[in-house]
Amino acid sequence: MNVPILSGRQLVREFTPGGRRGTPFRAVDEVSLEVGESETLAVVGESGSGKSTTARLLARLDDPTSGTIELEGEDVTTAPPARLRNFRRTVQVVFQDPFSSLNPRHNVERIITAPLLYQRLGQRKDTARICKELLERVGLNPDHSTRYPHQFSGGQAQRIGIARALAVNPKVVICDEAVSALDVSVQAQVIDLLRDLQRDLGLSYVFIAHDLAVVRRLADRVAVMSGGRVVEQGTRDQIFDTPKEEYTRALLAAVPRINPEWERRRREWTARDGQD
Ligand SMILES: Nc1ncnc2c1ncn2[C@@H]1O[C@H](COP(=O)(O)OP(=O)(O)OP(=O)(O)O)[C@@H](O)[C@H]1O
Repeated sequence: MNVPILSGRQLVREFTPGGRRGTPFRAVDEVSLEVGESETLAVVGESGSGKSTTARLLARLDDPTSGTIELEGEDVTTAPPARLRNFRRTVQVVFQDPFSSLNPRHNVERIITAPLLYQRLGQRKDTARICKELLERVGLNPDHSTRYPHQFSGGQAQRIGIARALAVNPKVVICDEAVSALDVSVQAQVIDLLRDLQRDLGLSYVFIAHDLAVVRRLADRVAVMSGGRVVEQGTRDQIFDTPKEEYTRALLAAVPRINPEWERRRREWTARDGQD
C-alpha cells in the first residue's frame, strides 16, 4: 500500500452497559487499519461486528477508549478543536440514511455549502455557483439547488450527501453503509459515481459495508471484522479468492441477511425514485 493518509492503531472502544458499574464490553477490540492515497479500504462483517463504531472512531465522531488515530502521520486522537477543524476538512463522512443526515428545513444550497462556510473555504456570495458545480459533479440537476431534501429520491438524496462531503475538498471519505439502503439499480449508479470521483479527485475511501457484492466492485483492500476484531485483512483478490479464515469463508458463502429496517427504507425510496 502507498503512504497511509488515515490510520487507526490498536483502537479499542468499550461500552459499559448499565452505567459505570457494569462490565465493559469491547465493541472495537485492538483494531488497526489504514487507508492510502486514492485507495478504497472496505470494512466488512456481520451486523454487530463493530464496523460502524470503527468508522465513527476513524471519523473522530467518537473517542477511542485507547489506541491512536493518525492523519497523514500526525496523531489526532486528542487533537484540540483547531486541529479537528483541519481534520474535518480532510476527512468527511457519508452516512447510510441521507434523509436523516440532511436537514429537512434547509434547501440543498444551504446543506451543501454549510461545511464550506464553516471551514471558511468559501464566501457566501459564491455559494450559489459552488453549489451548482457540486450538483453537476454528482450527476444532479444544477437548477435544483433551491429544492428541499423531501423533493428528492433516495439515490438523489445520497448524491446530495456526497456533494456536501466534497464541498470541502476532502482527501478521505468514510462511507458508512452509504449505498446499503438503496435499490440495487440506484446502488449501482451511486457506486459508479464514487468510482468516478475517486478517479478524478484522487479520493481515499473507507467503505463500511455488509454487502460483499458491493465491496467486490469498489475495494482495493478488505478488512473483515468479527466480534470487534479484524480477523483478516488483505487485497480484494486475496479475501475473495483465497480467504484464510473460516469466518471470512462463511461470510462469503452466506446469503446476506435482510435487515428489515433497510428493506422498509428501500421500498419507501424506490417508490420515490423516478420522481425528478
Ligand atoms: N453507543 C453504544 N452503546 C452501547 N453499545 C453500543 C453503542 N454503539 C454500538 N454498540 C454495540 O457495539 C457493537 C458493535 O456495533 P456496531 O454498530 O459498530 O456494529 P456494526 O458491525 O456496524 O453493525 P451494523 O451493521 O448492524 O450497524 C454492537 O453490539 C452494538 O450494540
